[in-house]
Amino acid sequence: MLLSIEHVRKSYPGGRPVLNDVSLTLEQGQTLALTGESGSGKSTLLHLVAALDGFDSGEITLDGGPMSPLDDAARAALRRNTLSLVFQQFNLIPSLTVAQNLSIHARLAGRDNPEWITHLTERLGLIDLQDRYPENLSGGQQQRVAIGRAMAIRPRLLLADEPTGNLDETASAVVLDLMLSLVADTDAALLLVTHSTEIASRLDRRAHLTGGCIE
Ligand SMILES: Nc1ncnc2c1ncn2[C@@H]1O[C@H](COP(=O)(O)OP(=O)(O)OP(=O)(O)O)[C@@H](O)[C@H]1O
Repeated sequence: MLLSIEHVRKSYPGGRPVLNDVSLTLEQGQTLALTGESGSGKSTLLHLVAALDGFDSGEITLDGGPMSPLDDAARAALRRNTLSLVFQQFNLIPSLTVAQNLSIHARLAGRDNPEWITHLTERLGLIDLQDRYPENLSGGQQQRVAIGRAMAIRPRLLLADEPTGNLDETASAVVLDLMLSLVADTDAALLLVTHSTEIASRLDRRAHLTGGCIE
């Protein structure tokens, strides 16, 4: 089991719990779509799995290790080595070229692998765009760079929060196809937040968040 979420409860200061009692598991190589109404806590859950925020009770176990005892340094190490994130906003660094954006996280993590980066650049159709800056790319092209940056460390788990939310139908289809094929090729697991039942139907499994629990 790659990821195990057990009875997790999460509230923000001064508020009622957003997540009441969430349990979910994900195997290596599996893809899972997380759906739910706006405000149901999908992004919150993704942030917890990414070790970007703490939870009130329960446990999240990633790659055999429970998260709750981890300090900030150990959480940062998880994000460098084990998991990657793709967001609706592409979050590229404007002052870096496509090639530099693609390799920056892997380089900072000491996991730079030039052959793999070259392969990703080809697979994502970015060869002719390598020297461009993000402002000169379409949304779909920017998201392809963001996927490359996320996959550059060869994560065991890819977390994606509405990755096609800012794209038109054609660009969405390209981005989803690329993400699914790269995840399959590397035997990574994918946890993807989406409002789209069509996108959700393309993944191995679906989980629906409602009332702070998985239905
Ligand atoms: N940092 C925060 N502090 C306080 N409340 C927050 C914070 N982040 C989210 N919330 C609240 O938690 C609830 C769940 O938010 P979350 O963003 O996880 O939902 P979501 O299902 O991803 O929504 P959407 O589909 O609209 O993106 C909302 O009521 C939101 O206002």
